[in-house]
Amino acid sequence: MDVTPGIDFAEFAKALIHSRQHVAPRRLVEPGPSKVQMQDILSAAAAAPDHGQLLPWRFVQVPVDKRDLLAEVFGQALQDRDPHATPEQIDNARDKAFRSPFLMLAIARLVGSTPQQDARRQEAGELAVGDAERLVSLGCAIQNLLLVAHALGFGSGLTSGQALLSPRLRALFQLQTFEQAVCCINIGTVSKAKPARLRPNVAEFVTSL
Ligand SMILES: Cc1cc2nc3c(=O)[nH]c(=O)nc-3n(C[C@H](O)[C@H](O)[C@H](O)COP(=O)(O)O)c2cc1C
Repeated sequence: MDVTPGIDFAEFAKALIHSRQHVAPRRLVEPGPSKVQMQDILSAAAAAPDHGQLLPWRFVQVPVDKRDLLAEVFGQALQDRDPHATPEQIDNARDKAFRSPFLMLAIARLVGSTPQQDARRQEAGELAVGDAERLVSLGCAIQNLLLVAHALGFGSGLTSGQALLSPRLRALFQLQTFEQAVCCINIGTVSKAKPARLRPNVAEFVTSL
């Protein structure tokens, strides 16, 4: 790694990581990142750990002029799940497609493996990069994006929900059999900041053998 004199990387990294927080998409407003900034943000995903360099994920941007397609899927998916959904609930579901200046879907490219199958393939000498590893790689790619967006002064939020499982959404994004829509990534200018979340203590998630 190049180390630039005069920059304390550890302090910078800690400040960046600990100050990022989820921002609800309704609080993400214009301006969103410029094309150049967006390129910086997206490039960060490529720096994610990727065992075997399989690129087990991809992202599909939903530009503003295509949001109505996503809104239609969100609204229809709700009605599929709940035929009694009220017009207000349907409007609310549709509205989620329009909430942040930049929106894209994160898609994991999985193999449909269980830990047992991964173990068998590893025993057989195959490179077994199972679904757990693939999802970790996607998570790292997403976090990289979020941190660069944050460093550029933007807020971000991840959103999921049952609509991501809908066949309608799968069709819109042309998901292949072993692809899974994991979450939407929303980026924009923060209209209203919120207090920092209490983070867990290290002792809550680290033990020792
Ligand atoms: C895969 C994924 C999906 C998420 N989906 C939602 C969501 O649908 N709605 C929501 O409010 N937050 C969602 N979040 C954001 C979390 O709620 C948020 O990260 C958590 O509250 C911790 O806050 P922080 O990111 O500020 O640390 C999601 C996070 C992840 C990792």
